[in-house]
Amino acid sequence: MSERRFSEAPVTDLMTIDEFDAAIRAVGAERYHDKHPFHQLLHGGHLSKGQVQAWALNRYCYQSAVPRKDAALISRVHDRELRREWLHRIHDHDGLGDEPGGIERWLVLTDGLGLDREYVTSMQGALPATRFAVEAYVQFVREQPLVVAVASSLTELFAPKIHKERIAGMLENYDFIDDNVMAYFKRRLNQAPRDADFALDYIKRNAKTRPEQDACVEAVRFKCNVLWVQLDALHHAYVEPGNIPPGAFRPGEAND
Ligand SMILES: O=C(O)c1cc(C(=O)O)c2c(n1)C(=O)C(=O)c1cc(C(=O)O)[nH]c1-2
Repeated sequence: MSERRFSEAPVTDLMTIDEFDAAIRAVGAERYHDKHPFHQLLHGGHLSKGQVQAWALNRYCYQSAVPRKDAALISRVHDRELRREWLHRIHDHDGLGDEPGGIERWLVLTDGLGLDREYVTSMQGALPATRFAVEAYVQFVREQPLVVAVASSLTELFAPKIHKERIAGMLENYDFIDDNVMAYFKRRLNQAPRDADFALDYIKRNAKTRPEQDACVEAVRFKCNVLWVQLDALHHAYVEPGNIPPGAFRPGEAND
């Protein structure tokens, strides 16, 4: 009789809540974008102002896609309580009443870096890979089962650590960065944990089969890839080998 190996265990075995939690966190430990060399350069003060500008204007594409993906998610939800809970994510980014919101705070950051707002919001100078990556995230949330779509936001579990590193590192290392331009990240320090805790609790309650649990873990991997590939593209264009695609932002030149 052949011995059965662990890898052949039936995939229908449900993970315990603790195992499921650990599997999600293991993805971050392995591949969250805090490990990307571009972030180490950014936070360590090793980039020129032009390279930081390139990062900020590309990252604007992500900022502007996030409320669209949250709206896509809400459009699929039949549960009123979940819609109510998810809605504040859109307000966090787009603002509500007197609260200007995260996208406005991002534009304060790009203003502080000396970038023209119209140029930033036009996204014309963004790298093609950035545009493809952020749209892949919106599409993923539109198409995947709801619990898997919720799981894809869970990279936010790992975000406060990188935000703290970024605030401290950029304030210390760049004379063109001050508290005012870092306001976006300071605000996220409270917002991200609340959102991530809610989403984690939701998937624990709603991923009821092993394939659903596995798909949730895979969604966090997918999302790490969405984040990672944006930094790969920045590194390739603006650090090494410095291959800036046609039409993309060129530091130091008039870019409109
Ligand atoms: O600076 C970062 O490293 C970082 C990462 C992430 C993330 O992990 O997706 C988000 C943010 N920031 C962020 O500011 C943000 O608003 C946000 C929303 C989401 C999401 O998936 O809904 N991720 C992130």
